[in-house]
Amino acid sequence: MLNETLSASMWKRFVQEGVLDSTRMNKRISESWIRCKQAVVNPYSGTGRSVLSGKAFDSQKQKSRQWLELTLPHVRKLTSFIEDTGMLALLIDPEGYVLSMNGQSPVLQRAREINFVEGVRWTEEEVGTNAIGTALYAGEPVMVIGTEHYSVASHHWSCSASPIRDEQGQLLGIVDLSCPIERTHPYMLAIVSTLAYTVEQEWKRRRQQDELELIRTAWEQLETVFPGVIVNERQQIVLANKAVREKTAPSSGRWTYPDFLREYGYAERQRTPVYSRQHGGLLGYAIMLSEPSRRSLLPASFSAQPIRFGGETGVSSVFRQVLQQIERISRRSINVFLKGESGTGKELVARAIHDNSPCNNGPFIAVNCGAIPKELIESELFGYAEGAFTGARRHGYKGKLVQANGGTLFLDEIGEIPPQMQVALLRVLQERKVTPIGSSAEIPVQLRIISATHRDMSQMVKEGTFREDLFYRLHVYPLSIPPLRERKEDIPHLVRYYCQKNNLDVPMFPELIDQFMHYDWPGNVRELFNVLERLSVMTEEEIPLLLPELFGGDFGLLAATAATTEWDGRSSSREESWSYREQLEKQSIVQALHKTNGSASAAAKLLGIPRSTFYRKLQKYRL
Ligand SMILES: Nc1ncnc2c1ncn2[C@@H]1O[C@H](COP(=O)(O)OP(=O)(O)OP(=O)(O)O)[C@@H](O)[C@H]1O
Repeated sequence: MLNETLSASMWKRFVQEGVLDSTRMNKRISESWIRCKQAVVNPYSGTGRSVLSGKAFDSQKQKSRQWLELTLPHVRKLTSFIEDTGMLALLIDPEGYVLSMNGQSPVLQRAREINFVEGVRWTEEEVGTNAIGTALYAGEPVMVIGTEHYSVASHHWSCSASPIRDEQGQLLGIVDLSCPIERTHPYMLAIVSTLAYTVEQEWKRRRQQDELELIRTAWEQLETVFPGVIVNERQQIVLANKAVREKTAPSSGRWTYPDFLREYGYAERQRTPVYSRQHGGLLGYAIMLSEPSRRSLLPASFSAQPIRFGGETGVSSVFRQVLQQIERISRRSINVFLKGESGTGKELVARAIHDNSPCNNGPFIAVNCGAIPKELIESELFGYAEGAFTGARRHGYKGKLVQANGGTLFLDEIGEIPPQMQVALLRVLQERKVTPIGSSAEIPVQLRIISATHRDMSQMVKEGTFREDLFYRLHVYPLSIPPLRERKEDIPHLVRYYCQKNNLDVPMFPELIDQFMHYDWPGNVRELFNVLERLSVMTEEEIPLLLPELFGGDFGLLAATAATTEWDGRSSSREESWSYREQLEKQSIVQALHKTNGSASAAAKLLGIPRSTFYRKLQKYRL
């Protein structure tokens, strides 16, 4: 928080002269001011303009009924705190409408003076930078004090707001505490964040309970001789009965009901709504289906048009199931999350999803997040404008997100993305717009993101090293690629494929084949191909002698861990205290050093700055 006089003079300079000293400001606030200026919000006004009342307000409230019911009791628990501290507690929907406002009359009266009332729309576009609108935009908790507000109407107020999300990361609404500036409370932000977290946990619990109740109740209504499914109120299939399961391939993700009907050719025969005995709300439906036509039961991947797969498909049923899923996923523009050990072919699968999708004319861009120094990931993904920082390329750089526009972006080793980048990526997924570094232009993008990892992401989410909301956005359709040891029947096919493709002459004799089939292949297909390469340069006499060396030992381990190379492990925790521009400068220096194999004078030359300046900067950034 800046001292108030300083912040007021910065506001004046920005509003009157357009000059912004963003290094001394919270990044969220300075970014919001720029947005407000671009959207021509009036800084000298900022009182509420759009207010819903009567029926319009009731129907707006109705849309948020479920989470309001859950949240209001928690707000009520804050009553004595609100009264003691002179605060207002507000709940706001995802469109920015204030649905509920609680507090004591004198404070409510002061709020009325700026038309801050129930029913008002309190977004950045309407009233300029403010905790509610800015939290809505940024998707994270925000505190705005006094003259950090963009418009004068709120200069005598302080507010803190936090988003509340459902289990899939979708925004349910915002909770906010606001007060006249002299009542600013040090824990305002912590209180709204905790309240949001509590509601999110309860929301999740409630959903799980509802789903259990739905299954229990609907199950009794499904006639087992007929095919039937249980569908929740979000149109997802929660359970299918035996008659359906026998005829459909298992899917690791959840089908939406319309997609399922299309895929297997079932038709709806009868639907019964299921209501909760606990709270009376609609839980979902028990649906009886008519038998599908014979043709539509053929697994899609083995129909007349085989799917395009740029490798060897083999014969195992586990990999055939992967191919079937690729076929299905390809047609829908959803984000896919690939899980699988190193070397199992995740990139090949990502490519196949792209090649079979309607956007296969668009680009396929692959990025290995684990192989890029952490300092460079941002510019690599988001790109930068011309002259964004020292050493920036002449005409700027089009980041991978924009390069992949109209196609697919494959983010391998997604677990390696540093926390600030996780926030930035989440924003791209939410808003489908990319803002290159040093630019204020937002580039709209339309792309499918396929991410992959061999790490346990659920564990990373639990430990807090990977954002849960981002995880759910990426994890729309999880697809597991089996390790080679679980599909050994594919080994002879992979061997033939690789030797033919690369014209290798590997003498195959019984002991060798036996070894191939009994070995565990920790490095999977990559290790298999490496072994074939080594075999191809050995003579028939050498092979039996060198067998123990070929399998296992360092070789397998190396193959299994080949993916990650980190140039500089000293990524700094001081980063937080540097300005944005400084961080960019540091990135370009690291990049130049990387390119010149650590030679400082060559790197200085590359950046076009004197060596002495370069050394100063090295010291400054402790490189
Ligand atoms: N079914 C297959 N047919 C042909 N080649 C394959 C197949 N599966 C994997 N490969 C080959 O094995 C090697 C490793 O595959 P890929 O790079 O896709 O694995 P990965 O799972 O992405 O590994 P990592 O996690 O280490 O990046 C590549 O050379 C790839 O072409």
